Amino acid sequence: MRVTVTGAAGQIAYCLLPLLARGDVFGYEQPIELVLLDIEQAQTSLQGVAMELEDGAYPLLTAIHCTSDVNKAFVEADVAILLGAFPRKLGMERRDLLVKNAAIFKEQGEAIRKHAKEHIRILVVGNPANTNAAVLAQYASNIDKKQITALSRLDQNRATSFVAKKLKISPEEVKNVFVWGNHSNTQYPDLFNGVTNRGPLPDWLRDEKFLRDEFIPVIQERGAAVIKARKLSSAMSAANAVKDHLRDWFLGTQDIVNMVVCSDGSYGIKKGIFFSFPCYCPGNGTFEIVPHFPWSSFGEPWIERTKKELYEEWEQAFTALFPKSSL
Ligand SMILES: NC(=O)C1=CN([C@@H]2O[C@H](COP(=O)(O)OP(=O)(O)OC[C@H]3O[C@@H](n4cnc5c(N)ncnc54)[C@H](O)[C@@H]3O)[C@@H](O)[C@H]2O)C=CC1
Ligand SMILES: O=C(O)CCC(=O)C(=O)O
Repeated sequence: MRVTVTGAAGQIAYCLLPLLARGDVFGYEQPIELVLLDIEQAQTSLQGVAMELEDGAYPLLTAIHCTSDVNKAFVEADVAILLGAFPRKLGMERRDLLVKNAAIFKEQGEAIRKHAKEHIRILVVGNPANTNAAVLAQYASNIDKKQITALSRLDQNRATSFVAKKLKISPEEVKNVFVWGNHSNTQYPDLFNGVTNRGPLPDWLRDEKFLRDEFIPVIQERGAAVIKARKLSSAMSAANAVKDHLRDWFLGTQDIVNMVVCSDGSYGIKKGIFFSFPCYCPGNGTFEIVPHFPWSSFGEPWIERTKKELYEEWEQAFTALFPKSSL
């Protein structure tokens, strides 16, 4: 299996690459070859990462290739994990970030269309993840949209862990806590469908004041809280969530898991918008959006807000990619 990782000299990659090499993601019987893409200025650092991977003497890791050439990176790729993105710099507006990254994901989408295997499976992590995935899908136009996903599993893991800690139980016992919409601070973390293997969540966890004042803002702002504390964004937990997302997508799970996927119109979300939905993964790189989880009247305005943000992001990216003068 040939796995391309972009942004491979970055901090999420540093936590993720050993998990891939050990077999934690694609299984302990699956040999993999890694193709590591980063920009030219990061090549020395990337060589160091490759040396450390070699020094791990991982039996499943058959080859490591480093490159800064996007057209070489995706040749014959079976899986692409897209971590590389332009970071938000001081003074940059959200829109500037969106436009900068739209250009990167356009280029990578085109390279995937030209060079990757047709059955490739793609996970977008670089922010703004939902809209980057939508841009990529436009340009990787020969790839079925159901082969392109983005990461919201970190948000689901954060919300699940929050509930487990409150109830003093293991996160494994908490199911169906979902995070809907955009991977941004408009996401809607939802406890109305949550259960434990002892039964429904207690009423106090669905109290509207508690949800509004504590649970929802803590989950929405968790990434910012980690940045404030570490002076760096989440990397260990992000790599762990990438592992969970890919393992479940490839090897299957009985749990209902959050994935950002292309809307087919489910839940009234416009077709083509990449939205975090609850998904069922039977295995082999397939998923189905699970259609029947209610939002409750409490959830509706939150969903409207995240949906509106995603529609606006798509408008902005689309306008930048296809300015009126070029149409
Ligand atoms: N969806 C999610 O849940 C999460 C998303 N993220 C996002 O993931 C991304 C990566 O995070 P980190 O590893 O912490 O960042 P980082 O800044 O440590 O690494 C990013 C790497 O990408 C590289 N890069 C930049 N442009 C590139 C291009 N065009 N092609 C290839 N590589 C390129 C950089 O040189 C750098 O080595 C960021 O956009 C971050 O905001 C982070 C945490 C969670
Ligand atoms: O919050 C950010 O801007 C970067 C990291 C991230 O997406 C997260 O921790 O959820």
